[in-house]
Amino acid sequence: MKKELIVALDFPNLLDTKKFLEQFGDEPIFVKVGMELFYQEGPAVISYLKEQGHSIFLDLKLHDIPNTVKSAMRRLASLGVDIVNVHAAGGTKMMESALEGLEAGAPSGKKRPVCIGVTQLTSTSEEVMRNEIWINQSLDEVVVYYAKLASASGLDGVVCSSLEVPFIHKACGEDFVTVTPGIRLPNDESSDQTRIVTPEKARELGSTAIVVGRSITRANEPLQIYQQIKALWEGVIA
Ligand SMILES: O=c1ccn([C@@H]2O[C@H](COP(=O)(O)O)[C@@H](O)[C@H]2O)c(=O)[nH]1
Repeated sequence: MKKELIVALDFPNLLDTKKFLEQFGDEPIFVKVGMELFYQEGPAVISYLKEQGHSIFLDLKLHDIPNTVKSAMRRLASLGVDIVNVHAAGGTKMMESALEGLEAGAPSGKKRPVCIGVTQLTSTSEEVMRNEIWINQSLDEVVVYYAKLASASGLDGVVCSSLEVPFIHKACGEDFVTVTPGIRLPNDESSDQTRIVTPEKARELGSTAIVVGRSITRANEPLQIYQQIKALWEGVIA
């Protein structure tokens, strides 16, 4: 997968999504559709975004028994999205079943979507992971462990923080996809994210793709901030 800047369309409905995208004119950007928008609009929002030429990461983070995940992935693959994901904590059998569903559901003659596993949410701190989720290892160790599990299950990559990317690429190879949310410009609020990184640091650390939501969607001038983040991410400006 090539380097991408993915914009999280965390909007309540299609109307707000359209208003936001209008600012980008004819430029088809790589977008992420999450639970809020998909649960409101369903597959119609995917059809609309595809018609407009956008590449799509459908971020539903599936986590269920293998049979249910396989059937759900079959449906999601038929939508023709580019990336889907599961929680790696669902285990090997669940991740393998996700891939089986994707292979079965991909439109004929088309490649299945890239499938990535969530390691630990970028909102999770080591303290919360140890004390609440009750995993008593370092965050880096846990993230690399889940990345290896995802790789052994045949997944194409993981969702993680850029902070963990060098360890993951060392363990799973440079081509293993690392999609990294938790991106902030220096003066941005971190909000609910705890493992945050600037776009230029994400580039230095080797992320395959960065995911940016509120820094762009809630900016006074979203297009201008998008272009600034893109230039920093691509190393065009320092
Ligand atoms: O570990 C994860 C997995 C997914 N996300 C999603 O990415 C965006 C980030 O939005 P910001 O506004 O830039 O914080 C959002 O849609 C999350 O659901 C994540 O942040 N961390």
